[in-house]
Amino acid sequence: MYKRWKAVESTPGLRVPGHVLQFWQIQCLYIASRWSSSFLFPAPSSVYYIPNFISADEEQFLLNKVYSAPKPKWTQLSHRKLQNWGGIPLQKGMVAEPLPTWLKTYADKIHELGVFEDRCPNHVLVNEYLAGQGIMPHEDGPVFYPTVSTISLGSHTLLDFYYHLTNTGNSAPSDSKDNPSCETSASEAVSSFKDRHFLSVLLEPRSLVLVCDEMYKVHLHGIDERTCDVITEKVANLDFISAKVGDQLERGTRVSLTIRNVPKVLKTSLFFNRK
Ligand SMILES: O=C(O)CCC(=O)C(=O)O
Ligand SMILES: [Fe+2]
Repeated sequence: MYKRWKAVESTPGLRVPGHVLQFWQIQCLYIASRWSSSFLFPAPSSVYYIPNFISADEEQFLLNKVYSAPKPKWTQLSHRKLQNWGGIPLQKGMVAEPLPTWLKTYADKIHELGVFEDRCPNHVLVNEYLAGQGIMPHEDGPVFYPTVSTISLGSHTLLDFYYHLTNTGNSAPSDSKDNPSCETSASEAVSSFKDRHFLSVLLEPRSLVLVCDEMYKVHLHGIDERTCDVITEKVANLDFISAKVGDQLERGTRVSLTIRNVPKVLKTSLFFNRK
């Protein structure tokens, strides 16, 4: 623990002691009181990782639900496919639809952790990644409340964090308002993401990861298009996973449930049509 603390502490711009401490705290709390109210914790400021947040039976149940959704529910992108539940989040807001019970149950469980404060998660994005697929570095942006919670199903992945071009070193964080589309700009792509990758979190199947506050607002995150992940010292949750530095983990098909809150909820179109 101490060695890793020192190793990551030297990374510029990162409040690492806090991160390591939070990983440690969450693990202790998790073991001590999985679902009791004492599991609530105040204003988190970075990343929390909770292994085995759901059981293997729950994982299979959720996978069955995802794959029994009607075909039109899927949107096929070039490097992954996805389902939107709860509405389509847009810059101007979201016309909210109720979450189905199988997702609402988990949105409520995450809400109980206290990370969304008084808000209820009202949107779930389901992503399916085949081995070798990923999502390029991006920020989720101001459409969402700045906490993202993700349950991983079926396979592990490595979630990678990158500095923006403007906050390599200790400079001020970049402003997501300048980049409302949340896509990385052309100039960012020119600078190697490899150079700006500062941290990864191994997301094991059945785990929950919470990306909060600064880690949400200041940095980019993404999943590399790889079929095999190598565990390195940059993996911040090494102390809480079964893999160790040097291990090579073959990816399988991973389904992620990204559970968020869209603060701006629009009145339904029915309402607008009323004279
Ligand atoms: O699949 C994941 O874990 C990450 C997905 C993600 O970053 C997103 O949909 O914005
Ligand atoms: Fe994202």
